Amino acid sequence: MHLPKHVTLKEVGPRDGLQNEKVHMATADKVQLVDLLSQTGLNYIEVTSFVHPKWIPQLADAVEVLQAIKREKDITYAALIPNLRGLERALQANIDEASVFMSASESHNQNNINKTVTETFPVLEEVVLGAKAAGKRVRGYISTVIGCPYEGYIQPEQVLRVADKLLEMDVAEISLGDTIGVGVPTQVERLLEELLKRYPAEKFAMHFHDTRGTALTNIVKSLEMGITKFDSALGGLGGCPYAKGASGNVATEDLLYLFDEMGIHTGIEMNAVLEAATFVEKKLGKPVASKQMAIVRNERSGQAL
Ligand SMILES: CC(C)(COP(=O)([O-])OP(=O)([O-])OC[C@H]1O[C@@H](n2cnc3c(N)ncnc32)[C@H](O)[C@@H]1OP(=O)([O-])[O-])[C@@H](O)C(=O)NCCC(=O)NCCSC(=O)C[C@@](C)(O)CC(=O)[O-]
Repeated sequence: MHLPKHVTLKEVGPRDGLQNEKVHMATADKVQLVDLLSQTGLNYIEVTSFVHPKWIPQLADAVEVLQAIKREKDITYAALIPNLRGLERALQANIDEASVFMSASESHNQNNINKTVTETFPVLEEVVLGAKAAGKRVRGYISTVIGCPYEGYIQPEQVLRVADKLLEMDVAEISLGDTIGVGVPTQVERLLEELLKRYPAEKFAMHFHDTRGTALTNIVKSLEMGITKFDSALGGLGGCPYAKGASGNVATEDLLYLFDEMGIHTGIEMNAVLEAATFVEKKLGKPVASKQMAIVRNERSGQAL
């Protein structure tokens, strides 16, 4: 198997991880969480989102969080942005990078951002242009790249249609989201074969939810196909409130274990990530889903696995 020497993990826990949490986390705790993550060796943290607070109340304090975190110079602090109103708030909070987002499937797009796929393109284009004019890098997300909670399986051609438009807007990269975690390696292969016919692997990151326990196998398949950027959330937190059945992202610490053991460099310290995940567990008042944290809890309680 040909493997890269180095991969990049993009931490989405403070945004994707928290957006679906019922327990409200205090602003100061969110700030502390991002500060802990800044000490792990990660060089990319998606801190929050500037969507409508009515839709995602947990992240209503986006400006306050971004203004209070201690920024480290080699880390990109990013946020999710749906439209120009969101961009205005994000620029006020001095984000480093703007992430625009939409879905490959009509019904998830409509449920998530209240627009058809076609209506969404000009809205995102305005955000991309505005962010670039302000000197910000822009990332694009495509959700439901393998399955949609409303429409079932999604064909690679539907994803390609959206990827073409986002890349025409000149986003720096696209994160491909298996939003409801239905994908398996053969589907990942079909999707990537289609996209990589037209674009280089550097243009893509993979964003797997682990609903059915297939995220790590999908990541190994993506690695084999030349992808070197992966989104993950500490603790395995996460989910989209507008995608019924979507559970957490692949856990940063589980992914880290995989890469460490495979000898693939990430620059991230396992113990520091576990410290941040322990902090989240305390603040949410419940165990997180990751395998690595289950091991930590067992060790702390003196039980062998
Ligand atoms: C996109 C909208 C805003 C459209 O919502 P809308 O209601 O259609 O917005 P609108 O443009 O019609 O405006 C209505 C009102 O909202 C205000 N407004 C409008 N925009 C904003 C804003 N940004 N911030 C604050 N206020 C805003 C706007 O100013 C106006 O105020 P009024 O004039 O009535 O007083 C809404 O649908 C929304 O916020 N959706 C977000 C849903 C969401 O966050 N979903 C989860 C993230 S996506 C995800 O998790 C998937 C991903 C990325 O992780 C990858 C994967 O796993 O696949």
